[in-house]
Amino acid sequence: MKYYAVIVAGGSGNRMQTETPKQFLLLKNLPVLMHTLKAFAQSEYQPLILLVLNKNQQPYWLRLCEEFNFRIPHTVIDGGSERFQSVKNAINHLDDDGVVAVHDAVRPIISTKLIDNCFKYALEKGNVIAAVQSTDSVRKLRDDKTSALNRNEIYLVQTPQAFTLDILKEAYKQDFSPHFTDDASVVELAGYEINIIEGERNNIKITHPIDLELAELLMKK
Ligand SMILES: Nc1ccn([C@@H]2O[C@H](COP(=O)(O)OP(=O)(O)OP(=O)(O)O)[C@@H](O)[C@H]2O)c(=O)n1
Ligand SMILES: C[C@](O)(CO)[C@H](O)COP(=O)(O)O
Repeated sequence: MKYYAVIVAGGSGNRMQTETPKQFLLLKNLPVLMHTLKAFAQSEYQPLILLVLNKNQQPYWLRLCEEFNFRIPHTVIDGGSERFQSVKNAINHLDDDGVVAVHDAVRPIISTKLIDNCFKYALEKGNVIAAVQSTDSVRKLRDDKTSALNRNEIYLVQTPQAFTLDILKEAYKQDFSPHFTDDASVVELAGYEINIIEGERNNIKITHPIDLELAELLMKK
């Protein structure tokens, strides 16, 4: 069986408001993206790594790899205008067989154990995503009115999201919809029920400036 990791780093990080895109910012003296790639390189499934990067950021990434003597093998794929298009560009490079884990580059505190569990379950069940239950109370806003939701029914979705390649490639043949916020939403619309495994509370997505500070605290070394 072939295993792949698609690390999506093709975004521009508008909410982070930094001049340097967030995937390249330093976290414990190493660019965020390098932490993420290191975690996948340590997986017992030894996935081939595809790194999706905006074309105009690729020369900068190459310079960073030299500067940090970063030698983990990976193939760089051009990013798209939406995350959907970035993932699609990557899986277009892959055959129909194998298992692929898609992961946000900006979730660098991912454990190798969670990565391995995602590969294992996706091989067994066809798909799996990491998610954690909400610990806060949850309300929904509609037509200016709020109402409480049952938080035991609410999961906060993370990555990795892993799929057998036949399923993911079939799902990504659909036209883009703004409702596609992750890979699971694409696969679900293609008619598949999505499986969840317990994610990790440390597996935060660096989205706003505070998240980088939190990540510094959460990183063990
Ligand atoms: N066209 C895009 C947009 C996003 N991503 C990636 O998808 C992940 C999650 O996206 P998000 O946190 O929204 O990143 P940005 O789009 O960069 O951030 P923002 O929405 O604040 O601009 C990130 O690793 C990001 O690089 C991508 O590969 N291609
Ligand atoms: C894929 C994701 O990280 C799962 O929580 C999330 O949906 C990405 O959303 P973003 O708006 O692209 O950050």
